[in-house]
Amino acid sequence: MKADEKNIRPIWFDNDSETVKIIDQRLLPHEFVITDLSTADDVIMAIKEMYVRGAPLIGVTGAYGVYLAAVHSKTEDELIRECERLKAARPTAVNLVWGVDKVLSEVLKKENVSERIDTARKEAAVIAEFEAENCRKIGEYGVSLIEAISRKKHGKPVNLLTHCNAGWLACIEYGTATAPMYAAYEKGIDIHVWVDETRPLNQGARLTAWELGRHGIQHTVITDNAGGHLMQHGMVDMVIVGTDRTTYTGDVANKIGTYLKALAAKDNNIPFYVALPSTTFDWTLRDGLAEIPIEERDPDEVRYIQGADHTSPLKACGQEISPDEIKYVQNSEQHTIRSVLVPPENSPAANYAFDVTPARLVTGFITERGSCKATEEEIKRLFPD
Ligand SMILES: CSC[C@@H](O)[C@@H](O)C(=O)COP(=O)(O)O
Repeated sequence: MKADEKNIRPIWFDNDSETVKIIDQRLLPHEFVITDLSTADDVIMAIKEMYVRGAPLIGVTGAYGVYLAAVHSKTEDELIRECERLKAARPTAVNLVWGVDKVLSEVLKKENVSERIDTARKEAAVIAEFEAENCRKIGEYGVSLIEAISRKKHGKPVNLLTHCNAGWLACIEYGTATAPMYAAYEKGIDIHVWVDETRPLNQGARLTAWELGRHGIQHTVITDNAGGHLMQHGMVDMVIVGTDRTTYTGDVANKIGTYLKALAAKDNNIPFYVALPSTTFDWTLRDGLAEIPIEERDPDEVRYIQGADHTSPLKACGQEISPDEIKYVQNSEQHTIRSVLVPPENSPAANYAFDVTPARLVTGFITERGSCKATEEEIKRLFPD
């Protein structure tokens, strides 16, 4: 998708340097930095530390991790061990296991090392294209739902609400939850998106707002707790979120706080849709609450909050600034990304990264094969294979 007027993806293979390149999402929207991944360890670190994040992108990054592991492994056993480490980098998004296993199974069909390396690189690229195409189709199917609301509202703006970032940064192109939004925008449908900030790492405020803004889509960042109020006052027409793992019975694990949005949507009769590619279904799990592993991350992500500081260090240290100077500093590109502590120094914090929304709260799924209800029968009707 377009960033800085160029078409760019969150991950790609660079033929000249023979490295995998990624956008470092930890620094967005304030800094746009591209980083190289040269080893499987780099990939594991980038996934754990969330340079890259979002279920489909984690899957593609893991797939490129197999390529890098194939380049550096001396034996087949070592390659398989590296793949196990890749799969364990983050626990909730099922796409990671899917991407790594898919590439590894193709690689192991080849005998010689250079064929294995070639196969791994090509397969990772195939998965990237597959996910991009999945998201394009999700947009095509999802836009009809937005169009129907727009017709009912006689062309008045359709107010959508989304949580976290399920945009192209989390996928390869288009995004999952955002794909119908981009498609609606292309069709000239008047939309406005409420963007949950999504504490603790603010993927909504930092990433979704950046994506939508660059595309020219009207949006407003809101606190995570605002959605219920907006729904009670008729200010939300539809909720669309992504997912990290969905059971074949329709239970959805997504960014922490998604469940509360689904409850509020149910109470206010607002359609709550989950957009996902088939690679995010876990065909082995029946009961999402009991069986989906929920990642617990470093409590410091809750205790500290990160942002751009537009005051120079000297000015931050208490020097007087004239109003003219403040304007100058804020308009300039100069800033420092800082983390600041929010709670008392000694207060413990807990950081559950995902929650499970039971199928009964989900109005429907938007997939690359069309939309369906969140039931086992309907899911299997769309995906008999
Ligand atoms: C299309 S991405 C769907 C999900 O991966 C997304 O909503 C999400 O929860 C991402 O969580 P993150 O912790 O940023 O990886």
